[in-house]
Amino acid sequence: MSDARAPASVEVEGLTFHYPGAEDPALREVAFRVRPGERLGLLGPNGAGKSTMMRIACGYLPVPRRRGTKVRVAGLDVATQSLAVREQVGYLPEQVPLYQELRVREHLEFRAAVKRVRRRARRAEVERVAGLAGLEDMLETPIGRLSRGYRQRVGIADALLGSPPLVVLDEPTVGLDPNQVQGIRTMLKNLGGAQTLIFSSHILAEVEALCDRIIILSRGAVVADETVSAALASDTLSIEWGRPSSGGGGEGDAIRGAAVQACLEQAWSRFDAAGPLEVELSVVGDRVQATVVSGPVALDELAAAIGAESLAAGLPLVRLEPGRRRLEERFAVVTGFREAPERAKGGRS
Ligand SMILES: Nc1ncnc2c1ncn2[C@@H]1O[C@H](COP(=O)(O)OP(=O)(O)OP(=O)(O)O)[C@@H](O)[C@H]1O
Repeated sequence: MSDARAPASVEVEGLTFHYPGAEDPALREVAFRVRPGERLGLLGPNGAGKSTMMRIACGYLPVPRRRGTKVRVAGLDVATQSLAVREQVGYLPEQVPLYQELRVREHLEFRAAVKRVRRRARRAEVERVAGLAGLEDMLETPIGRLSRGYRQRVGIADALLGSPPLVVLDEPTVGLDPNQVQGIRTMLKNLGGAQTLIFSSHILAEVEALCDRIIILSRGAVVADETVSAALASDTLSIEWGRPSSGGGGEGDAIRGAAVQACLEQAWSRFDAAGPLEVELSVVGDRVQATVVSGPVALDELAAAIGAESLAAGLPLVRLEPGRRRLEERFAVVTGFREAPERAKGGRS
């Protein structure tokens, strides 16, 4: 096997998959592409089809023979070249099959042989992946005596053996302690570029920190396919005003809130036919805080207008920034658990 292979692309088109005897398909008309070196996070509620998608892409479940269905890894057709595909892929399945009676080193050396790592390179390669997965001190321990977290690390080390062009990890940080989660995340982040990475996780913060792009599956269908920055892009402004220094500063909350509301209305009226202003407003101690939905208005133009109107009204701005959308919110919206904030009417609170 050659030492450094180029990162793999993945192309999926028109993929519908039924488990034998199942009433509903596990995957419905799934289509997406992964560029070489990209880190893709596969998200979705339980039973959405993530593991099924990974098994098919790795050549461990058959690609249905159907017109319009295409699954390619590194340019290879998974339907007809699944063995060649497996040589391109390091796969951590949901349940890691391990040889209980072998020591970690023996297990990984055996797996390296299966993966056609050259005999003379095997020992060093096993030590390299053991280092990446935090297993250096466990190499002589029998697998049957390992805790769940360490077994998971053996599975991760196995997937990295031979630096495969595509690394596919099904929930890699399940069962790991918080320190190890951190270590594995850093390691995965460093894989990007040289190897293509697809991984699934229910920990959205992990996906946010690690991925270039996300795909969200829901009931077997792709409901979002976007860059992480697009998924997190906000259409709100988060604003905070301090107490005006002039005018005594002794007004009641209602008066200060009304002054801010009037200022925001004034800023909003600069934009023709922009629909009603959507704002959530609250008075917290000395501060008035607001979240304004920009809707059809460009975020920076609205920010400039609010800045100018605040100045004119003598309301001292202490913060004016894009609101932060969390991946949890995006996930809930696209999987149908929450109405899109764009469609939700705001109003004063
Ligand atoms: N071997 C199988 N035989 C029949 N149905 C299966 C099999 N494996 C999975 N399924 C079904 O296929 C659907 C997709 O399952 P899959 O394991 O791919 O989902 P997942 O998104 O990985 O879920 P989770 O987050 O719970 O791991 C589910 O409805 C599941 O019940």
